[in-house]
Amino acid sequence: MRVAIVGATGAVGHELLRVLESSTLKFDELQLYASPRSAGLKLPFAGQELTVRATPEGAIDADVILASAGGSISKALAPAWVAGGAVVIDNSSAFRYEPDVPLVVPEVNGEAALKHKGIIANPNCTTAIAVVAVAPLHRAYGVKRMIVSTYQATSGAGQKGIEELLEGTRVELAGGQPQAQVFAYPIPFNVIPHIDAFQDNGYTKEEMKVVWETRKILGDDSLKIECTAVRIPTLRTHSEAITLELERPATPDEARELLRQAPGVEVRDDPAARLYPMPLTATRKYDVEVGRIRASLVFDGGLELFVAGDQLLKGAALNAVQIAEYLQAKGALRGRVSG
Ligand SMILES: NC(=O)C1=CN([C@@H]2O[C@H](COP(=O)(O)OP(=O)(O)OC[C@H]3O[C@@H](n4cnc5c(N)ncnc54)[C@H](OP(=O)(O)O)[C@@H]3O)[C@@H](O)[C@H]2O)C=CC1
Ligand SMILES: N[C@@H](CC(=O)OP(=O)(O)O)C(=O)O
Repeated sequence: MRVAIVGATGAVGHELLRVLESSTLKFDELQLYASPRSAGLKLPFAGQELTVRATPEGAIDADVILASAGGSISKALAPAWVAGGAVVIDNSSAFRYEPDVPLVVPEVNGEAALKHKGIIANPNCTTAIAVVAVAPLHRAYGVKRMIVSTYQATSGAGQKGIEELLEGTRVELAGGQPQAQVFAYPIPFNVIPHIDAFQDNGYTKEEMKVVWETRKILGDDSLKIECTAVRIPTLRTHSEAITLELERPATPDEARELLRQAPGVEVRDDPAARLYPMPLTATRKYDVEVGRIRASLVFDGGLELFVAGDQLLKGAALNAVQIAEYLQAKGALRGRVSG
């Protein structure tokens, strides 16, 4: 059983290595790939050092490929990887909207992964974090409308996003003028309501991904959803304020109780004790923190909640590895562990 990471040197790739170290996925070999400029680099994994190779143009001799090198690489190379016999779990948005490509969050729709034809898409990070909290409420009470406002960390834009925040903050504190290359404006001490490209309807692509992908994962095209996606000057973990109109009314206590039983969720909700979700506490955590659960003042019987989830983990690396674990547990991976 051979696993490959394509994009091993990136923000998500780095987390894939860490998640695989403690994963239940059984494998004999881990291969690391990135761009030619990283070839020869050594990365630590489980007490060893693995050498990064330049990503080849064609097939990769692996059973599972965790692709994390961006949409254009996935689009160009994933068909060859599948033709070579690998199952591709793709972190990019390249295949998410193709009808025969499952879009999977294992706690929510793991069984969809079993229907793959070689490629399984990992959702957009903001969407993955939201659906972990919203899916149990949708099943129990039927979500009719969902309004999301996000507070997204700079690492959502990859390693370069992290560096732009750190370097810009140093420059600003030294009295200089921070530069913006990754983001539309300097990010230190700012918030920017612009993530990904603006669409004809005035929403950004990041905002529309939340609409398209939540519907696909929950299997409900009738869901009315809108989102405002905002970049904030934090390093990692995306937070979201979510308003839900429900078919059947729910009280905050009922929702809290339900979410306490939900996989992948940590209810962190005791305002009197100043307990609520935050990047400070949710970073490097596998569970998505959910709190500030209260009755909506706008939708009778509806709910208002706040979530914080490490988007490099549940929004990317962790979710991808969980999909592989799910497939292996179901006997749906070709590779066999030797010995
Ligand atoms: N950051 C996040 O929160 C999330 C990211 N994603 C998606 O995951 C993917 C990776 O994102 P992220 O880790 O943030 O990005 P980074 O920019 O941090 O990393 C990109 C990775 O891709 C590699 N790469 C770049 N060009 C090539 C090439 N020509 N051939 C092979 N490898 C190449 C880089 O290698 P090198 O170091 O050699 O340049 C690096 O390993 C993207 O599709 C992104 O949309 C999904 C969910 C969340
Ligand atoms: N949503 C990420 C960007 C990203 O990687 O998204 P996607 O995987 O949908 O391209 C952000 O915070 O910027």
